[in-house]
Amino acid sequence: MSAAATLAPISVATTTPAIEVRNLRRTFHVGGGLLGQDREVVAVDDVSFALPTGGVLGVVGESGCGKSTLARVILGLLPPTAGEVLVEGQRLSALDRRARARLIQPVFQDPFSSLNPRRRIRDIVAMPLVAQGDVPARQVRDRVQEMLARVGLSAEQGERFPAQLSGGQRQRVAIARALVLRPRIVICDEPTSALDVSVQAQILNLLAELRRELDLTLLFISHNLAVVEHVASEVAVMYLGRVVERREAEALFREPRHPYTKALLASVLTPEPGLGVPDVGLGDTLPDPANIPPGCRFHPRCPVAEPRCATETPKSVDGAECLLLEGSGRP
Ligand SMILES: Nc1ncnc2c1ncn2[C@@H]1O[C@H](COP(=O)(O)OP(=O)(O)OP(=O)(O)O)[C@@H](O)[C@H]1O
Repeated sequence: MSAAATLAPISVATTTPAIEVRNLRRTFHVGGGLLGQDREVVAVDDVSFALPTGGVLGVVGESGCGKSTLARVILGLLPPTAGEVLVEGQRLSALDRRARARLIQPVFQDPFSSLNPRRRIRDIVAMPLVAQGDVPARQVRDRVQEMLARVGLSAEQGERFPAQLSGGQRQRVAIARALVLRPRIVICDEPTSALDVSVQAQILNLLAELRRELDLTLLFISHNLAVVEHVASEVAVMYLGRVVERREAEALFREPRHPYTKALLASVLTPEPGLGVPDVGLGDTLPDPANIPPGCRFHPRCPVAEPRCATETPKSVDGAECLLLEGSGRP
């Protein structure tokens, strides 16, 4: 991943954050509990942050910690159970679908399943423009050609169908479609995870270039910390629905504060090839999100937990939620 471009944070021209989430919570009701009763899965639990314009927030954590749910709520694809999302200072819930699409767009993991196999590439890229309902056909054609060129695809490739392109080319199509409305914010949910390793760096470089050229703000979800280290200006570490550490990327990777972040970073040093998800070296899998431990939710797996961690709820100290940081400053 060393070939991937670095996204240096750019200066912030405005004080209104590109994305602000306030006390966001999203739960799901699922069956299958003891005696078949309803269980409440807490996927996102009281998450708040503000991402400045031009920033790149990397969101990391084990599978099931709530990354995709957070992305879907910020995109307006799922309503929050509580809390709110502001995009460039406007309440997401007050914007209609077309206005949202002009501000914020997704790039998902698997371009094959997100591209309609029966449509030509140029029509797929045109869709968001056409859905606006008021863009003249000539402008649609020109903008599609411009976007295809910008992501490195030819006009001839625009005439093809998704199955006639490689995985990397399909992800370029997904990026062109996300950018054709010139949104200010792009939410990338594991945008390189379905790609061959050799292609991943090309797509990361492309996203880095486009972010600089178009002054985009990115929320970048990945289980791959090496990817996040290259792209993010800030990192949020999620554990069982909560952001347990959020700090400037360089500082977090150099000196992680939360014991969970330390475990995640240590897992990068002992990768399991082909597994696709980090083994965080904590022995067992993520606890049940329908039965979140009391006190610090990480305490049952924490290598440095003390008895009080089972009962007291940690507050954030310098960007990390750990009771042991509240006293000494070091866990
Ligand atoms: N539609 C749903 N119905 C019920 N539970 C859900 C739903 N979507 C997500 N969940 C649950 O919410 C929790 C968070 O899931 P989410 O997909 O957001 O995590 P994630 O960190 O993105 O995981 P992954 O990296 O595997 O995609 C999980 O326990 C998941 O099973």
